[in-house]
This record gives sequence, C-alpha cells and structure tokens, in this order.
Amino acid sequence: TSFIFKEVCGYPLSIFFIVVNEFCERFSYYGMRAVLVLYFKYFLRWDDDLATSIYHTFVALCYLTPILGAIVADSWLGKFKTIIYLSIVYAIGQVAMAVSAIHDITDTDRDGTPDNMTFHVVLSMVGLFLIALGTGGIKPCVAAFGGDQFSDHQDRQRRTFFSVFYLCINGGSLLSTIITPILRAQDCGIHSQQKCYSLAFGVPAALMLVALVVFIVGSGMYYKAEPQGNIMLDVCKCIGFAIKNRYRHRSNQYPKRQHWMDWAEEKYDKLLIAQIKMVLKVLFLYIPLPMFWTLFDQKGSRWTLQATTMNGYFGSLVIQPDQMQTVNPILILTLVPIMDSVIYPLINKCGLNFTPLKRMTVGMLLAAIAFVCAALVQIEIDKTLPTFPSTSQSQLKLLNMGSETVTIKIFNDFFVLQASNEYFTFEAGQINISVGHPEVRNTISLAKGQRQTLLIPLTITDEWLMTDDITSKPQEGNNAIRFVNGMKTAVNVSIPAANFGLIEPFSYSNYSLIKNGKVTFTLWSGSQSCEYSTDFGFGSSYTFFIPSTLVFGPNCQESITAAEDIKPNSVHMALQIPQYFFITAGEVMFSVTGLEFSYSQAPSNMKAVLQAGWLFTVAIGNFIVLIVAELAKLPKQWAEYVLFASLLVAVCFIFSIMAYFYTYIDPAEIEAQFKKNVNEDDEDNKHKLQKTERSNGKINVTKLSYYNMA
Ligand SMILES: CC(C)C[C@H](NC(=O)CN)C(=O)O
Repeated sequence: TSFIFKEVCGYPLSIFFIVVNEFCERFSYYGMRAVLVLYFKYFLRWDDDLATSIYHTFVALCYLTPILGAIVADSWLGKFKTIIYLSIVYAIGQVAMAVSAIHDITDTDRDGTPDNMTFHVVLSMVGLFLIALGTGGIKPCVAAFGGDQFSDHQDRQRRTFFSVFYLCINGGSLLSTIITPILRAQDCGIHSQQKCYSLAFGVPAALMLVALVVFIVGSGMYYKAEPQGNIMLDVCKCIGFAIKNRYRHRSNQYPKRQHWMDWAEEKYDKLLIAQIKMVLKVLFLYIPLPMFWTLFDQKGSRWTLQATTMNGYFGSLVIQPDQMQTVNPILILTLVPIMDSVIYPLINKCGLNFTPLKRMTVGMLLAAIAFVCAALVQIEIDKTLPTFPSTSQSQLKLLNMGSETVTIKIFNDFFVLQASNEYFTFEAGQINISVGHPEVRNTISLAKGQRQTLLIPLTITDEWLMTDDITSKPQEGNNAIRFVNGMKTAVNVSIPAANFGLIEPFSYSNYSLIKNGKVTFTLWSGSQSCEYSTDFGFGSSYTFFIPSTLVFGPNCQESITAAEDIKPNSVHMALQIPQYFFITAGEVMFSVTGLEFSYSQAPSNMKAVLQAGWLFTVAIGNFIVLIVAELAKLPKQWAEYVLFASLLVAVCFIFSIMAYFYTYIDPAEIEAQFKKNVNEDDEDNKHKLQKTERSNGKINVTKLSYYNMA
C-alpha cells in the first residue's frame, strides 16, 4: 500500500502517532481499572470476594483476547484495520461503563441509590466485555504495527521505540491512576450528590476516543503490511498432523524420530517444523509463569481494598486508596533506567552471568517478598480493627447521662464511670444491672450479634434507653457520627454537609457519614447556638454526648464529650510502599525481561504468536487468583497473602530447574542455516530434475512448486 514516508531524527514520523495512541489507550485502560474494584464494592454493592473475582475475570479476559486480535489482524483485516475497528468497540465499552455509573438514571425515589441495580450491573458487564475485547484485541497489534514502521537496517531505532513504548504505557498508567481516583472521590449527580464514578469512567472513555482520532490522523504515514495468512492456523495444523502421524506410526516397527514434531516432516516444511520447535520450547517454559501475574495483579484488587482500611494522610495531602497504585508506574519509570544503566552492568562487572531466565527467577522471588510485606501490613491493620460480636455474642457500652459518676454493677463486677469507651462482651441474652446508691436494678435484654449502648438517664429511676450501634467499619474511609442529647430541651445539630435533625430530650440521632478532615457542628436550641469543632480521620465512629449541663455560647466546646465507638484507621498507607517496591522491582526483572526474551527467542514469523502467548500467561494468572481465593477461603487476609507468596516460591523453584535446562538460541541464525541448506538442496535437486526432465521428457510440478516456495 502507498504511504507518505517522513523521517524525524532517523525515526519514521508515523511512530509518533502510535506512541501517543498507546499513551492515551493505557490512560484509558488503567484509569478505568484503578477505580473498578471500588465501583463494584460501593456502587454495585458487591462484597469484597465478588468484587475481587469479577475484577480478575475482567483482567484475565483482557489478556485472553490478544490471541483473537492477532488472528484477525494476521489472517483477515491486517493490523491497521483491526486497531481501528477494535478501538471503536473499546470506546463504546468505556462509554457504557460511564453511563452504567450514573445513579440518577434509575434513582426514581431520589434517595441517592440506584433503584434498578440490574440495569447498572448488566450495562457495566456489557461495557467491560467490550473493553476486554478492544484492549486485548489491539494489544499485540499496536506494538507489532509500531515495529513494522522500521526497515531492517533500523534495529537500534526499533529497540529505542520499544523502550519509549513501555515508558508511554507506564506514563499513561501513572497519570490516569492519579486522576481517576480524584474524579471518583468528587460528588456529582442530578437529584442527589454521590461519588462520581461516571466521571471516573467518562474521562477514560474520552481518552480512548482521543487515542482513536490520533491513530486515524497518522493514517497516511503508516506502512501497512498486508495480512500474511494465519500463521497460528498453520502452526496448529502442523502440530495436529505431527500428533496424528506419530499415532499412526506408534508400533515398534517404525524407527523413532529425534523429536515428536519431526513426524510432520512428510507434509510440512522443515523450517516451519524447526520454528514450531523453538516456539514450543519457550511455551513450555511459560507454564509456571502465570503464578507471577496471580500476585502482581492483586495490586488492583486486594491491595486497594487493604488501603481502604488505612490512614491516607500524607501531611496535608490525602491519598485515596486507589491512588496508591500510582506507586507502581512511578517506580517503573525510575527503576527501568536504574536497572538498565546501573544494576545490570554492575552485576556483569562482578563477573556474574545474569541471564534473562535468572532475572525472571529473581523477579518472582521479589514478588513473593512483596506479598510477605503485604501480610505483615495486614497483621498490623488487624490489630487495630475492632472485635465485633459473633452471632452468639452481644456487646454493650454504657453512657451515663448524669453529671455525677455512678457505680454500676453488672453481674458481680463494679464500674465507676461517666461513660465507657469500651464495649463489654456478653454471651448471655439478658443481664442484670444495678446502678447507684441506693441500688436501682434493671434487667436488660441484649440483641445477639449486635453492639448496643445503654443510656442511663439523669434520674436513674426514669426509663433506660438502648441504642443500636454500628457493627462494621464505615466504608470508603467515611466516619459514622451520631449525637445523644442529654438536655431537657430539643437540640438541632447540623454541619454544612449533613443535618442530624432535631434531637428530642434524652434521645439520640441516626448515624451520618462524614468525610475525613476538620468539621464544625452547629448545635441550636431555640435561638441559642454552640459550635463544636473536631478533626476526623478515616473509618471511625463516634457518639457525641450533649450533657444536661451544656451552656450555649463560646465555651460550649469543652462540655461535649465524644465516645469512640470505632477507632479511626491508624496504620499508615505509606506502609504499603515496601510491598509496591518489591512487586515493581519484580515486574522490571520479570516482565520487561520476559517481553524481551519472548521476542528474542521467537522465530521471525512467530514473534506475534509468542507475544500473544506471553500475554496469555497474564490471563491464566488472573484465573488462578479466582481459583485459589475460592478454594482456600481463608478467614484471615494475611494468611491468604502468605499462601500466595508460598505458592510463588514453590513455582519459582520449579521454574529455576526448567530454566537451568533451557539453551538459548538465535532464531535468525537457525533460520538462515535452514535457508542455506535448502538453497544447496535446491541447487542439487534442480540438477537432478533437469536430468530427469531430459530422460523422461516431463517435470514433477508438485516438487517444483515446493522448491520454489522454499
Ligand atoms: C504487565 C503488562 C502485561 C504490561 C504492561 N503493564 C505495565 O507496564 C504495568 N506496569 C502493559 O502493557 O500494560
């Protein structure tokens, strides 16, 4: 096909459009992926396990579809048209996701929650399917299409192109994982303000359209290689024939052949057979590799969920849980140059032969260390989590509304208190409580599996009140706040974001969810007001008590007491940095080396096949997350992390043995040798044929066409 060839600094100008396209596409993909698990959990209201499962199914699908894309491009449409058509499918998928996240579409009662969840679930699943088809389908095509733009003598430029390509992937991923979580954390909506997932998906959708437009703009400058026929189909047919032929000749009377693929020699070109052998050798080595991706891709699921239970204050900056994933591309952008220019040359200088397969083995071990770090962080988090009652237990807290301390007797234990910050756990369904002197006794019925607070009135002989308390950590880092009014007059409590309403004397408000940061409550009783300010962290719950003695005015702040029902998240998100460091160092050693290894060990006509095979290991890795998490069903998250780390160490041991027996090849040299041999045979056979022709007076046409092909 004709195209305008323009060169800038020795590079074809066309690759500029391809690199920008990749940047926008990766922005779109990683931006959407960064908020996906939180969208499942908080918008679609799925539990952690379902959210994690669907997330990994989606990622797996994204890495299964490259095979489809490679087949369509090679045998039918060519890379250019495949990229265009599948990018359109991809953009439609992103738009569907953005629309699925608009809660107002089905929020008929206008309470802020979607009323027809099926609509949102179905639309988002269709969207994710289209995205998986698009992103995976174009993945092997875009890189190879970029490679096609270089001529044979531009090896150095082509290598630089691939490095820039990888940096663009991570540049796009870095920007989007910073931006989309910020968009998600905004409030938006028509009838009610909710977290803005529609914007967090809408911007990636827009970037995908930009990617498509940029790619089309470069259209006239691309070298577009014609589809060469489906090499995958040829490979499958050749392998099928070898197996069938081997089976037909299974009896001992037939001499054995060196390799089972040699049984295809009767029908297929020796070069093709040699190329298939090279590919099979590498594919065999790939078998243990999915385990690396099993751990690697949990950054976006389990690790993000872990971050939601942590403290995201970095000085005055608040980091969203999903933004922690940006640590990966940041480290990639710094570690890749450091590894290439410092670490690897240093290892070489020490006389160590740090082969690609050794690097990949070390990469696996680093990923296992990352998961041990994640387990240690999880243990720290678990220590700070409240112990909620089991289904056979009840928990009770006491709040004395009087100004004097009272002595309380529960069974035979005595407590002297104003208010108790701790919950007492009981197995019994009923308890007897005696208060004060002279003793006033009461029998209290407790709710199983619940946390409750007993409000002891100012006059002990008045009616006692029980509240139902929150029994799980507030989600999304919010804080659950309520007020108890111990005054003899009604009090109205409000903040700019919420109104707790009018709280009657000796009663309490419902919980309201409040974001982290400084909050000032305004309390009103008639025309008198009082301002109460406090700072909130992440994931706490408080009951604020307004005492009967409260005097409205500037000094009212000190009179209000806060009972901490659930402690705020105290383990800092920075503690996730070591696990991100190890997983990213592992990625650089494993993934970057693996990509290069897959390219260098692949025969010339099967580079794309091996790229699709490499991406296939990512897909299998994501399926393994589902299987292991489902089968193991470990009650403790840290134990699951340790299980994954142990599995990777075991797999790494097997891989190191396989790698030990692998001999590196130079496919180009082998192919050249074959072509040379065939040419020599060709000359011999031409002589033989000419002789036969002369003696018989006719030519064997089938043989001639075979020689011409070779
Ligand atoms: C690891 C993927 C298979 C390759 C690459 N991802 C990253 O570089 C993430 N740091 C991608 O193409 O998305």
